Amino acid sequence: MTHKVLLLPGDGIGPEIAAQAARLLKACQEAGLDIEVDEGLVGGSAYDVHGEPLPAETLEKAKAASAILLGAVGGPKWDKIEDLSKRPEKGLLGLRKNLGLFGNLRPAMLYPQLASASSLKPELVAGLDIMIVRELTGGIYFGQPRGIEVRNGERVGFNTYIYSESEIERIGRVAFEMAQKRGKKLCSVDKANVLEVTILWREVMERLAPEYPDVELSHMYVDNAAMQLVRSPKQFDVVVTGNMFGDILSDAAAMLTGSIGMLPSASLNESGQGMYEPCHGSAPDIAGQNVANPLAMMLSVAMMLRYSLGENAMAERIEAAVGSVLDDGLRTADIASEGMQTIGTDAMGDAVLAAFAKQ
Ligand SMILES: NC(=O)c1ccc[n+]([C@@H]2O[C@H](COP(=O)([O-])OP(=O)(O)OC[C@H]3O[C@@H](n4cnc5c(N)ncnc54)[C@H](O)[C@@H]3O)[C@@H](O)[C@H]2O)c1
Ligand SMILES: CC(C)[C@H](C(=O)O)[C@@H](O)C(=O)O
Ligand SMILES: [Mg+2]
Repeated sequence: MTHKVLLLPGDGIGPEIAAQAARLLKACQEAGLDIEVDEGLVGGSAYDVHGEPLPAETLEKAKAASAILLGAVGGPKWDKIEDLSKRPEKGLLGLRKNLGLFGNLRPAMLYPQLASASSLKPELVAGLDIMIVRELTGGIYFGQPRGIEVRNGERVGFNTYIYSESEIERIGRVAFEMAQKRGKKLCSVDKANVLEVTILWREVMERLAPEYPDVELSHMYVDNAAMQLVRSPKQFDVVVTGNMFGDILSDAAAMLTGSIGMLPSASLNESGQGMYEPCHGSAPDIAGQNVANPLAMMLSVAMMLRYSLGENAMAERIEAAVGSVLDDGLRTADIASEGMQTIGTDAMGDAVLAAFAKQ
């Protein structure tokens, strides 16, 4: 069966890293992968053309695809758009919500070659392999009511942090199952000392635990989790948390691996359809300079092969190609270190493709 893959480059460095992913997809096709690749507009680049960050045409294509690969959206050019619903980020959020992509997997894995690129001491991060499971279609990102309005003569801004038991249960199951396949430890991160919504979160996680007797469940408050992630990150195996805490903790975890430019992600719905994207954003500060690290994007292709297309062997081939490029001492600026060769986005793409061909 031919799988449909939709590539959405987006904004900023999005098109630069998506170009490397497109070349990698082509190499996969040449190696026998049965896919059809289409492209679409999302984010600010879609707004510029259609006046919408998620045009109907893009959403239709996304619904029909087996998997979506997204670069990144957003940038200062669009930050002044007053109508929040037209901002680039809404394009991304709209895709997640419309496709029901509630299960966000954000692995923070350190390539041993990058131990010295991490801002932590090498011994703290050597062998690091954490999987953050972030709820992606609920919580404070989507809760109603929300808005900015005048109350008692001044403006107030408000959002609603809400989760239903069923939303907590389904992300909990993803996390418990993930822990079963990995180190069998699950840490649920909440703020149950203050917020009712996360008291319920904790209760539901506890209720699920007996169904997964081989998994050791623990709980941690989010402030402590942030501290523990930089104090002793290897204590974690799988971490499950809500939308906003997951957003923040996954950026922190990313840096442990040397650079946010290394971290891929998968966002899955109940039927296994997925969207794959780097955890980082559109990096406007370096856009257009051919210096962005394309590896998170290229590793997102590997995650797509594994989680949506069932092509584990080819996924491993990509990951091994990335490893071999790092072995060769090639680095983009964000992961550069002494004695290594600093190269640009395109050259990193070239190197991964050459290594992929040799695997
Ligand atoms: N998934 C997404 O599309 C996504 C995610 C996060 C932020 N954003 C958007 O991106 C824009 C910029 O946000 P930000 O600056 O807070 O976060 P960012 O992740 O874009 O950038 C943070 C820092 O990391 C660097 N960086 C990010 N990716 C890199 C890469 N591949 N290689 C080298 N360096 C890299 C940037 O240069 C910057 O210094 C905003 O509009 C934001 O809303 C989009
Ligand atoms: C751009 C933004 C909407 C998005 C989020 O907050 O989820 C990003 O930060 C991410 O981590 O994917
Ligand atoms: Mg984020």
